[in-house]
Amino acid sequence: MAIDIPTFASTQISLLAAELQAEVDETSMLVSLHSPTALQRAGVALTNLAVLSQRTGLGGKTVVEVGPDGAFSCSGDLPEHGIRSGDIVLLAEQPAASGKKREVKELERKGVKGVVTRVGRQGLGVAVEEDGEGEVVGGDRRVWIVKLADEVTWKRMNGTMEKMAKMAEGEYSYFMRVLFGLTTPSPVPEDLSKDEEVGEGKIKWFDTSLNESQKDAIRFALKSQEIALIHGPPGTGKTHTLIELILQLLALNPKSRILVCGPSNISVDNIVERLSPHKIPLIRLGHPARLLPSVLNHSLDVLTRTSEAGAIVKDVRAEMDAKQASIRKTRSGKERKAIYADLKELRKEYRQREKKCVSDLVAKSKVVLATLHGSGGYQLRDEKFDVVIIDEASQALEAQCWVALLSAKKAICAGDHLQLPPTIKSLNSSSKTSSTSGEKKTAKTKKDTAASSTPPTIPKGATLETTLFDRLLSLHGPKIKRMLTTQYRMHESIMRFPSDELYEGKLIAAEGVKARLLNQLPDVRDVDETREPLVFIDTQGGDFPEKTEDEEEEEKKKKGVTKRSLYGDSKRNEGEAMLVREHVRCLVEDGGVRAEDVAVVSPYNAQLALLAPLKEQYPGIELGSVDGFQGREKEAVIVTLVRSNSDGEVGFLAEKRRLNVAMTRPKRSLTVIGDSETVKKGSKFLKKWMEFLEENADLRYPDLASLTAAAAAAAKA
Ligand SMILES: Nc1ncnc2c1ncn2[C@@H]1O[C@H](COP(=O)(O)OP(=O)(O)OP(=O)(O)O)[C@@H](O)[C@H]1O
Repeated sequence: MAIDIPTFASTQISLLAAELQAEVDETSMLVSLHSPTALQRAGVALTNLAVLSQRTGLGGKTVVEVGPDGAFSCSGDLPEHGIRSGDIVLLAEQPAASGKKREVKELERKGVKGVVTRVGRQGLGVAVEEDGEGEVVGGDRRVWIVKLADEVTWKRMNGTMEKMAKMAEGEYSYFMRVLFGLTTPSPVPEDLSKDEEVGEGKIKWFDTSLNESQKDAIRFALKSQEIALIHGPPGTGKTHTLIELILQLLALNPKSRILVCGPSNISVDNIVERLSPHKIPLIRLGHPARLLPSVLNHSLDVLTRTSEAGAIVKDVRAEMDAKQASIRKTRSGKERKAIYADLKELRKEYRQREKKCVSDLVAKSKVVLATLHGSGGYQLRDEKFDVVIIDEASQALEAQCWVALLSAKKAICAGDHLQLPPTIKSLNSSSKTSSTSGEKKTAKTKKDTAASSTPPTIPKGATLETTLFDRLLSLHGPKIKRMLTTQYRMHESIMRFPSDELYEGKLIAAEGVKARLLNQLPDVRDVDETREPLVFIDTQGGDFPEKTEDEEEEEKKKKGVTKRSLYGDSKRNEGEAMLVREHVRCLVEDGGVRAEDVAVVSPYNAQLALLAPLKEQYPGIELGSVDGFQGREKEAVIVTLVRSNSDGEVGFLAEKRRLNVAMTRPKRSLTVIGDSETVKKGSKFLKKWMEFLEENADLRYPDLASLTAAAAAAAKA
């Protein structure tokens, strides 16, 4: 159904506002209820830091480097934490770990906001906002950082939607009209193999190993006039295909200019890395400290330093760096103030010179790469592109896509709408059980958030979870899409169920992977656990019940132990955790599988918290939420489903796309641990999956008594 563009944009504005509010509320709740240490454990803070240095980054911003305070770390390494580059954080003097309630606003007054630009083992960098930079970074105070809601990204999306809401009809490009169903896409012939331009023999493939479905998708994307979707199920080589596509677009029309985007820095860097050996003029926008080292040579920042055009910027930068360095040397407030005033002037000058240099560099590049929201920066203002390519489009908010798409005449989006959409925190999200962060909240806070933050203008059923990919598919149907069908990751038995149930049975396991087992890896021994691609440990019978952390805290309280729980009503299952530990032991100790080749994945954070000690026991092993593991792969994956109750409550598991991600991460071995009785009651899909496992997996029925005895013996040993 066609959509009126202003209505679409204003709905998005309301949804985005609700989302931002939910994010702000979540941070406030966490910060006000928990100590800095507990927040660090929850992955939203990093404590006991010292300011190590500061320097000038791109845009003249000050980058503050922080690392562990010597008094708290012997190794000099940061502890386990959940801060990632790109996160918006508050850098502030660390409050005492008193029971006193803290308000985010109060913390904000005491600190300075910034973007994490680099995360290393021994420290990280934060590009701070100008206004308050003198406040925290001077002196030798102990500091901490706390994750905040991402208002920068939100502003870009909001700005784009406001622009679209105000556009007059005459301003809509043909491309926009197609994407909103105001007109139909120009037809593309079904079979392109004999086409004059892109048919067999006409295209000279750069990569001759491409499979037929990849070639077909490329021909289709080249021929489409306005929109093409490349549907890439797990491991089918989406990025591989996009690289060839970019090369072909340039071969077909050497004058074309292409913008390539993805929702995350890593998705973009992945493409830069694979594109750079082909020696085409390309540029990567984005803060260099956030980029992979291997792509730095293409980053705008490095080019502004090294290219000819960059020479004019250099001297101002040197002067700024010198000033920055002098701040730390002075203890006089007056002198510091004077230095900040000088810096402000220099920054202005720097920006002007940089702008000129940047626009020269961008103009020379055939391919420009940036994150979706990065494409909304000043560097690309007024730039137009013949084609905008979006990788991982099914994981991006639609408003985020439009930041890039407004400069396009044609779009090619790659993604898989049958894996998880972007994480949404506001209640308006369509599926009640879908977001990991939502999982952390109690029902009460969810309701509170909705009452205080959801503006009344959101039409029923509208949700940020509907991605551009989803919307275009339901608008124009499969004729705008091509699916990649050969997968290069999973053993055939692991692939079978997702292929049959989600991908119309069309997936084919590539010859090299279809029979790969753990026992064929170097140094791996042939034992039960390394011989089977698919294992199901069925905990049915009620011996392995789930619990919430709150319930366990309640029990402890009765015994006189009090502690506030961070995971609230997130579920965990001690019995399943025991089975996970035992399975990991068998894989690593008996089988000789490297711990770094093993991952334990669960939809429930409380379960992961319970299993965290495994990381010390088996360094290198990865524990992750299903949502966090999307896009990743491992030789062996253990999935612990957690739910086991007499009511058949499955919560989170009801989301097909989450299960799809969980079951498609392994290459050679998938072990599922769960209570088939409970899980079967959850949905038709879950019932089918359980039946499939019962029929096709190596089935095991654990015995709690002997398991407990074995665990006790292992602990003793
Ligand atoms: N035609 C091909 N021949 C051989 N190997 C291939 C081919 N296409 C892709 N691959 C391999 O498959 C793997 C997955 O490719 P790629 O990383 O491009 O996939 P993706 O679809 O982007 O990944 P994901 O499933 O994580 O989204 C890579 O190791 C790649 O080298």
